[in-house]
Amino acid sequence: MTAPTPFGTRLAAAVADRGPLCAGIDPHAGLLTAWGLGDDLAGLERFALTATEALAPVCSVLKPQSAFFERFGSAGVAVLERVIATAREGGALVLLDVKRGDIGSTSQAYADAYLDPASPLAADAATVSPYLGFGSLSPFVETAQRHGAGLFVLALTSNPEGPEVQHARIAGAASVAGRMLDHLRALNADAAPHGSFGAVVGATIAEPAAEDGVDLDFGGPILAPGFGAQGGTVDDLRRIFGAAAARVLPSSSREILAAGPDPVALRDAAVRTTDALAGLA
Ligand SMILES: O=c1ccn([C@@H]2O[C@H](COP(=O)(O)O)[C@@H](O)[C@H]2O)c(=O)[nH]1
Repeated sequence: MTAPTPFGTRLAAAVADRGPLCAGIDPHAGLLTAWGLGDDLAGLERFALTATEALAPVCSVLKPQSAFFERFGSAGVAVLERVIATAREGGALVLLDVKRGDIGSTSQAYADAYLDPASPLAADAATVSPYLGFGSLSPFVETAQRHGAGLFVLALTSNPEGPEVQHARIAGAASVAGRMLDHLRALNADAAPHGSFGAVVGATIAEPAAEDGVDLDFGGPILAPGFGAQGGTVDDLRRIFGAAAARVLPSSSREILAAGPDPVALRDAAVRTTDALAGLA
């Protein structure tokens, strides 16, 4: 059996072809209302599939936010399965934003659910939380390696509460976030053009400081949520990421989705955002 093409390689090709924008599929109750839909299963289905069909052909990555689907129970998760399939049919890679992390044996079950192609929820990559210790993510790492999938590990998140944990100092004087990037650097070693093990670093943070042991040169992609509705701008991306900007996927959900429900307007919003990102790297 031939080895699957690693996520990092597939992502680099998609970004070269379509640009770095990661469009979020976040069916907020407020957006359903703004689109003239009910905050119910039918509204979820119409919203999520309209957005996915419109955006998948023009974005390198779509990022469905699992929470907004889980809100409707198993029927909502079935819509998420259709979103994943539809996004792939449209040519986008799918990054499932689930931020999972647990003890190793449970992490294995999550990894099987989100990264094994045999699962109806399988995506190209998933977000994971390392705050039960980076080693607890080993089942995710091994499952991703086996199936050519990717991971995005929470490092410096876009929310204002993150620094309490992520800037804390640990042995060796690095910050917790810096240590997470060190683990990712080891996983990505020797991968070209970059590895499959990414970090989440918000587009809203203060500059990562070298004295905190935060070195963005860890050889993997960087998901940068907070771009758009949370206030992050293209200038912020340049300020925060500098030489690492070529590996950044700016992620925007509400700002693009607010252009709907017209599929042409949604697509135009994504294309405009991609154009604005053209000079980033
Ligand atoms: O640090 C993080 C990690 C993930 N997110 C997620 O990204 C989107 C952001 O949505 P916007 O509408 O563009 O603000 C959402 O799904 C978050 O859960 C994040 O914001 N910050």
